[in-house]
Amino acid sequence: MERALSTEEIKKERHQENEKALRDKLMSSSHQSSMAMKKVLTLVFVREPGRILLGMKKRGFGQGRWNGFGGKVEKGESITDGAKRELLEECGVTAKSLNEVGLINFEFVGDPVILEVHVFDTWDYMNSPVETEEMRPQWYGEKEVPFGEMWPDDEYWFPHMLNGKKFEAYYKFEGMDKILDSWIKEKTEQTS
Ligand SMILES: Nc1ncnc2c1[nH]c(=O)n2[C@H]1C[C@H](O)[C@@H](COP(=O)(O)OP(=O)(O)OP(=O)(O)O)O1
Repeated sequence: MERALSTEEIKKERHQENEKALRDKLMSSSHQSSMAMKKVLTLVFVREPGRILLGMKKRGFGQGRWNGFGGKVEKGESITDGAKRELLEECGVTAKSLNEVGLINFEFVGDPVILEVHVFDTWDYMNSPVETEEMRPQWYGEKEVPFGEMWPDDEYWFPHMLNGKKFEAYYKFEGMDKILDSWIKEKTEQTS
């Protein structure tokens, strides 16, 4: 008979899955590196007064971490259209409008490709969030954001976003958990 996994074993499995996803990403991005040194991605947060929608990533890059909704921008697609598409695909929500919140560049040791992540929020949306094969959505109070189960950079730039301040930031990672270098600067404009 199969034995239930302990919390430690589940964490270890998730860590191994994440390391594998990173290895796959490094392999595929270095393959493309002669053509493009930047990969453009989106990240969208649905907001309501006092709370924010996060999604538990169920597979692939960032598996086992709470995050916003987003992914790669496709060829011929604008960044905002890509952001709206990923939000709809990953949790069934349609953003009527998006606010630009931040721009983050991520570098990973051993990978020549920089991930350029465009961060948005929306207060103006249709449909209730639903679970999909990629994400399990859940509302969190702005003071209960689970930073211990998120990308380690999030705790540094979330406060800017939650306070309605635009920002630009840079994080250099070794593996999935260690930040070697970083900077963040707030821009003067408000997000909405
Ligand atoms: N460090 C960090 N903090 C916060 N958010 C992120 C990171 N690194 C990241 O990549 N992200 C965000 C940016 C994107 O929203 C996702 C990653 O997108 P990904 O799942 O690789 O893209 P998809 O196009 O959905 O992938 P597939 O569906 O093709 O597997 O995480």
